[in-house]
Amino acid sequence: MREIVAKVKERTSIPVYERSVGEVISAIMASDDFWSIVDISEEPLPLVCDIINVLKERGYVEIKENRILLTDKGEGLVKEYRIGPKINTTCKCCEGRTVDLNDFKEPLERFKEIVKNRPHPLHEFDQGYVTPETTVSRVVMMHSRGDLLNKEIFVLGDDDLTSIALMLSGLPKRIAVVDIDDRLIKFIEKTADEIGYNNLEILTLDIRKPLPDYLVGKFDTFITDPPETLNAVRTFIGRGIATLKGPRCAGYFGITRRESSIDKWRNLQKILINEFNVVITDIVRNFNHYVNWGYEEETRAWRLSPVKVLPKDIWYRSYMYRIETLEGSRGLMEEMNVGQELYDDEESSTT
Ligand SMILES: NCCCCN(CCCN)CCCN
Repeated sequence: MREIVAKVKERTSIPVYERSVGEVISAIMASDDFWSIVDISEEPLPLVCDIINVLKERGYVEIKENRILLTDKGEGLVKEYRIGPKINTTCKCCEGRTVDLNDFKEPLERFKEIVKNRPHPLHEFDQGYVTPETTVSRVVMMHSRGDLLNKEIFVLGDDDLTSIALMLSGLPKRIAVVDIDDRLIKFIEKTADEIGYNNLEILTLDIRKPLPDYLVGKFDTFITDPPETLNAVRTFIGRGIATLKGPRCAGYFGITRRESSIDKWRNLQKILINEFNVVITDIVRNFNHYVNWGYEEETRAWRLSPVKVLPKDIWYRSYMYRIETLEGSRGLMEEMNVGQELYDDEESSTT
């Protein structure tokens, strides 16, 4: 196992552990599909590719008709290290989100109807929307924490159309939505008119610029789903925190393992705790399920993948983080002079 780790380390700057190799082998024992191996392993996609390639070179894994399989030698390694297949114990009822949609069937059906002709995901903005069940579950989770009823909500980036699910819930006092993509802004505006919702404020602005004063310190709750670089965490989540009124306000955001190692998780958690001085109250594993976005073949993930087959099922998921502000919490107020590095780092692969 040590020589496998050493070989993988030669190929990548992403931290590699014996456990990283073990997780990928466990995933291969649970599925022969590349995308679901990435999903099950919970290691960043580029690292999974390097590990599969080293295992293949050293005869532990083979690829037959685009299926990734252990060889007899691989079976020997598994026996020697007593590695077992990853098991899936996700609750069938809530898909692991811990929220029950039973009382939100009607908004869910209406949401599905409304978003039938939603704008398609754009690669340039790292768009990739979540399933309707995920979007409505976000509303239910926020409501269950007391963060919605009669509250002022700020949605920072909304290709998921969370603002529409919020409107349908009728719970917030008002909703403000910001996005860089005019198609989304127009779609959300049109929908608000159609459903007769008029407590909506819509803004097209680039959040790399400091927020205008009329947004700073004006909201009770924000939600965002940022790209997975530390720049993006600082910018999207930092701006979200800057919109909050003061202590005991809430923020929600998705953070994935598909494009973030747990070393990066530690760095981003340090930003939350040390720079923004907030507290993490919830991390719900694989809460957000992303529909395959259609530009897979343009991405680094496709180039790195050892098999060139499009994903059949959902494989990209992120954890839902909830934070709260306390005395001394602060958001990002200064300009962020970043370009493509807002989206790309050595662990990203779908931007
Ligand atoms: N590039 C395709 C997948 C994008 C996922 N990212 C943006 C999602 C916007 N709804 C980030 C996911 C986790 N932060």
